[in-house]
Amino acid sequence: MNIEIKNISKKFGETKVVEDISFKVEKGDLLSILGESGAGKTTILRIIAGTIKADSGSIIIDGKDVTNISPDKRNIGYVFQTPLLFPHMNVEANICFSLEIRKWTKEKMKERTKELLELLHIEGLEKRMPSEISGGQKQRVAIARALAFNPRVLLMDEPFSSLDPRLREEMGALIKKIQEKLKITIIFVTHDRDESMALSKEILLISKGKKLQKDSPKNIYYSPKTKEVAKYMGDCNFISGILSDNLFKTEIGEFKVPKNTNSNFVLLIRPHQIKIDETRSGYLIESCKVIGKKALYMVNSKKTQKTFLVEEFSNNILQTGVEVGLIFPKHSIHYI
Ligand SMILES: Nc1ncnc2c1ncn2[C@@H]1O[C@H](COP(=O)(O)OP(=O)(O)OP(=O)(O)O)[C@@H](O)[C@H]1O
Repeated sequence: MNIEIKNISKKFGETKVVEDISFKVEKGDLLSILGESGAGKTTILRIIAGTIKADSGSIIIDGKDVTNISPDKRNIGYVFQTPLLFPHMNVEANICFSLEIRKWTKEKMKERTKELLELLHIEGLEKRMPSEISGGQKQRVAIARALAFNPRVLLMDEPFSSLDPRLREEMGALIKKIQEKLKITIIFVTHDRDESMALSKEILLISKGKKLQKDSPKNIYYSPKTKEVAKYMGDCNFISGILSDNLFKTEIGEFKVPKNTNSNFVLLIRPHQIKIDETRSGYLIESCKVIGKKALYMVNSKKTQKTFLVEEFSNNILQTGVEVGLIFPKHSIHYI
């Protein structure tokens, strides 16, 4: 099912929490809503689920306006940040909770539970109580429970934030597989940009209740529309310059720009796109931070004193004070 969110706004008291947000998710796609803590991500999700009402705007699912339809009639599954399993029910009963309400037969429920346990790779756990399974397994049960009644849309609110990084990656990969298999539309809330880039077809970046950009992970990372988006998505080097006619003159070279370009734009180049050339000169290694196989250098221009952040994968770590050259490949430069 495709989802269309049209101009939704929400205030709590006098505080605007969501401001005129619109976006679309195509059927079977996974969209991440990314933003800092308090940006309004959960509020948007809850408005889509119908558990809170927007002050204005509408929610359209598959062409049908569901804005005033109660949550239980929207056919949407919801996975919370913490699994929230019923502690007095075993795994099977937890998964079947929504099916009991929908009056499924015992046989159908058994069959569905088996299917879901296989899908989530937790076969054999059906008779265990929530207190007898791990945190990762609890979240798998919560996902199985949300998928039990074959919802057309799955909303996930930071579902893996309490898991350790390895398990988190594993769960992310599993969600992608499930999404591809079931062709279900997923909206996934996170404040982890790496997680959003790894999982999503598109990312909706919001800040303070406002939409900043909605784009593919690649575009939002390499071609952000503003400096704010660029910074949110990762480390940046911004290079300013002087615009004269159609030429933008900077310390790393001159670039032809389209006619009538706004004069206060900058160039963006990501740290891993700059190359260090030890056979050249003009720049000094000011510091180096080694993170696993990766080295993050602060490199200073001798001529202008500007510092560049450069990331390299190499076993040969350069020492502070060494003079090098920097190469800025033209195709890696983006204009903001
Ligand atoms: N029921 C409520 N009453 C009053 N304020 C609320 C309510 N729910 C959320 N808020 C406020 O709205 C803002 C957005 O909250 P929301 O939970 O949507 O943010 P979020 O982006 O999901 O944050 P996090 O990543 O920390 O979960 C916050 O400032 C929060 O304190």
